[in-house]
Amino acid sequence: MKAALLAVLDLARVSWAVDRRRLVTAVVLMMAEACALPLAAAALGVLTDRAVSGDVEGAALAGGVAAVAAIVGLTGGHFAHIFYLELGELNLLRLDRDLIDVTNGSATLGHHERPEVADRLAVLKEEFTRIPSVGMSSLLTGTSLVVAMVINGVLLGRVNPWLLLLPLAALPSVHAGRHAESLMQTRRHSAASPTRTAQHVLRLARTAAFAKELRVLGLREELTARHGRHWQEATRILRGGQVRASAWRTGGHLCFALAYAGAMLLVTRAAVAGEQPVGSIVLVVVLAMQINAQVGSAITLLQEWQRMSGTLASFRQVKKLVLGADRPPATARLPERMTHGIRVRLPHFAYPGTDRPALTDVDLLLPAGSTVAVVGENGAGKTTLVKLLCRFYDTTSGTIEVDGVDLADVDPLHWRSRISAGFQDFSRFELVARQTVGVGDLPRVDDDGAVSKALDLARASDVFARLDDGPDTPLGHSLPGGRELSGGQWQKLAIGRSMMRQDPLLLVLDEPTAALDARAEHQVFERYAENARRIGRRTGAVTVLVSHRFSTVRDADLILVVAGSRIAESGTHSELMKENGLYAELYTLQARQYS
Ligand SMILES: Nc1ncnc2c1ncn2[C@@H]1O[C@H](COP(=O)(O)OP(=O)(O)OP(=O)(O)O)[C@@H](O)[C@H]1O
Repeated sequence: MKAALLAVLDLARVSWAVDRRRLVTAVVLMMAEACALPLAAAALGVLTDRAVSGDVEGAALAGGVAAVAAIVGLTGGHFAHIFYLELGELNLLRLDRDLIDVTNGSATLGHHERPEVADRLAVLKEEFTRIPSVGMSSLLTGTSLVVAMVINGVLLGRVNPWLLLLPLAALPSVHAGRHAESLMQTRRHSAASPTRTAQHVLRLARTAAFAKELRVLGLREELTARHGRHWQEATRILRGGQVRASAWRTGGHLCFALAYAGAMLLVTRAAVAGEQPVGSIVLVVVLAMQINAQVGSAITLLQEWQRMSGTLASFRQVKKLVLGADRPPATARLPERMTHGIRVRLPHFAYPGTDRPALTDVDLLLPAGSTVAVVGENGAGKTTLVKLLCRFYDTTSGTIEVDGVDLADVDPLHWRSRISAGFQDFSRFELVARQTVGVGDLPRVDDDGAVSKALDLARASDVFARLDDGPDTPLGHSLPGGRELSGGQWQKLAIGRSMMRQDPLLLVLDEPTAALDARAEHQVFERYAENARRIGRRTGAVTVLVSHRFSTVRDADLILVVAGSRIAESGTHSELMKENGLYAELYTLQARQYS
């Protein structure tokens, strides 16, 4: 609860900084609402007394006051809502930034594959959209509730001090409400896994890129059935929780209803006995109804705070899981120029959450300035080697050293700023064409000269040439007037992007050429290797090319053949051919196919 209170106060602080005029207006309107409703009740009591005593003028005046107070009471909150909703939207931006920081701010990628993190992140994404508006509304509603309850207390206490116990009768209700929310919170977490799966299926069915395959395979009905099954599973879990939560809430409300009936009995008897004016019955009827509504609001408020508190606690846990415990900062610096090379010693590597080794017994030196080709069959471990070189995962045993500097001691951001990479599962950045390539070197994102040079090196200049507005053409569906590209065109831009950086120590091209034919791939690799050699002479960079096509990479300085999670063979093309092992066998096989 403390976390929620702190979060709400933080929202108020940010709102004050962002737009204090809106915040003050919202507070004034909420306070007006808080005072107006009890005032309307008091005015109705006076109206009744004046009417009974035949004072028409007094009754009319009291009626007017009651009417105005009722209007202010019923509309003040509504207008306040408009103001704090806008402030909530501004706060949403900040929470989204926190979420992006957590999902993408970690040094490694392991958390993306851990179900407990993925489930929590799915719930957090939903919950974070509610927090800003709910947080702001609960802050203002909470304050106005306190004010309204104090006024109600004073008015009720004047009629009969026993009536001050009325709000106490709300405590079982409050307790039941909190218990109900805690039940729901547990259920929401249990439902996260089927919900995530159902959303994944829905995404598959809605994504244009998958439409062709889904149609050809006739998967529409299967997907609909699967989506329905997972959704029903999630709904079943949530519905069970809702039934139990409603039972608790109803029990709580019943307690208050009994106390309400008792209070009415008390004032009616006093009025009948002539100890109280008749107007006090009206006053208590209206105030008790308001108290009922206020207790309801207080319960909702507490539930929201509890929910918010749970969300923030979950966020902290995810943050800890993703960003890890505070480690001493990695401060080792990399050389501007590499002279020796990258030494990889990996006795064993398994992906987080699995026992099966993805790489074993790796002991390699990738010499500075060299071009290293990695070949091997599907699932052999080629990409794993590349990912470890990029430090996307912490090595569980062994080390990777750049000129003797252990990468574990280097800030991952520092290392990655010295990497240029194109991956097989590259991103389709839907930006203006120039920037889609330019983000490969952020400081030069809008540098037309640099972008066009990178495209030239990637043999991709033709992509821009075919766009109506050239480099200024927006790409993809998310931008207005965006132009969709073919798979191969997106690929070419991704390769261009990987050629933007000028002084990397590691260049990686991990099969981003799958949509190109063998000849085109060979040409791209040739240009890439040519450029890499130039960079290599300048910075001593190591270039790693991953391919299934042996002929493409035969000119590499070092060829690594990965098989069954091991480096089965290594050497130059002619050395490996002489060895007459796996490489020679596969090379000859492929050469026959392509000849
Ligand atoms: N994120 C992951 N989590 C768990 N296991 C993984 C993960 N990525 C890959 N693997 C496993 O590690 C092994 C090596 O995969 P890797 O992607 O390195 O193969 P590859 O040689 O690059 O294959 P391909 O040529 O098909 O791209 C495979 O058995 C694969 O199932």
